[in-house]
Amino acid sequence: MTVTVRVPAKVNVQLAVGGARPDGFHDLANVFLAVGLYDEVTVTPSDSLRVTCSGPDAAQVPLDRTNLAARAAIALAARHGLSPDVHIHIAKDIPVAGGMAGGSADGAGALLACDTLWGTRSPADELLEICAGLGSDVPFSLVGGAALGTGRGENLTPLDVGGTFHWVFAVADGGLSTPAVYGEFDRLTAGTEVPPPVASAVLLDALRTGDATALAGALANDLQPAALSLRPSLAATLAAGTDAGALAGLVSGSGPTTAFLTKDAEAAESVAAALVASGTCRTARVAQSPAAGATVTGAVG
Ligand SMILES: C[C@@](CO)(OP(=O)(O)O)[C@H](O)COP(=O)(O)OP(=O)(O)OC[C@H]1O[C@@H](n2ccc(N)nc2=O)[C@H](O)[C@@H]1O
Ligand SMILES: Nc1ncnc2c1ncn2[C@@H]1O[C@H](COP(=O)(O)OP(=O)(O)O)[C@@H](O)[C@H]1O
Repeated sequence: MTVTVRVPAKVNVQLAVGGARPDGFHDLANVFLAVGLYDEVTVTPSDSLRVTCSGPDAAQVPLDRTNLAARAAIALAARHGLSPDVHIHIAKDIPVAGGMAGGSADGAGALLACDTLWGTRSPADELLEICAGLGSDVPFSLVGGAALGTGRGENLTPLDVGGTFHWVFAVADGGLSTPAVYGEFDRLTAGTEVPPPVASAVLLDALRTGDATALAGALANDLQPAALSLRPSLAATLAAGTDAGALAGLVSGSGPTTAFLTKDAEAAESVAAALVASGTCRTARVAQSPAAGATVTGAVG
């Protein structure tokens, strides 16, 4: 049997970051929104655990056991006393190391795909627990939609979204390391009192009512100064997107992808064209939100 799962990317419409915890992580109020850019993870029985990857950024994806998809298969197999021998193929469309949780998507996708392939039928809370062990963003990749992530981002509360939001993602050349961006946040905030992270009521209301203009006014990312400090050229990308008519722009998570909210699909196409023409990004992608979480799209054989 071969099982294919489709998994979305995410944007953080609010990323409130608290001070560093003793374990090195940061407490967050992380408002995740899944967006319609997808990786597809296909699993097939094999005589060993192996990972292959296709797509424009495939060369940047590790194919060894550090790959989050391989780690997901190993974690599920260990819990059920099974062999993790499976061929995992990742058809990668989510920009790599871009702050859009592509690796997390592959981890969640492989977990659901193996659970289906092996007939382990894990309850949702068990899958979420395995996801949290793989990474802070992985539980959200499984559930999709919109959610508030607290703790290090792994404790999820689903959120209502009352409409469709239209985004443009400006993909930068090269990635940014998530630990490096959190480290730069610590450096920039050293000696200051970092307030506890709190979700914005105005932002949650804008999501609930599907009001793009209100959401644009409330977008906030506490990691943005750190990402800009490590990659100053992102300021020009942000300016190009807003000059082109986006309602607002921000760095997506730890970056370096920048996300622009637009009023409708037509505006998204014209902002994307202007961003590419500005020469301030490698490419621009248009996508809508919310998007469904990890979904089995094929099970054959
Ligand atoms: C910043 C965010 C926003 O959603 O994602 P990206 O934009 O990178 O995709 C997340 O917090 C990234 O989550 P994820 O990429 O799963 O991180 P993890 O593997 O759990 O942790 C990687 C490293 O990031 C830092 N980290 C992560 C989460 C957190 N709440 N505090 C942290 O300080 C730690 O240095 C940790 O060692
Ligand atoms: N499926 C994957 N499993 C493990 N690591 C991955 C995977 N895809 C990408 N990576 C690696 O993990 C790092 C973070 O990538 P990614 O998850 O795409 O970005 P981000 O954490 O910024 O959202 C990169 O160094 C990338 O090479």
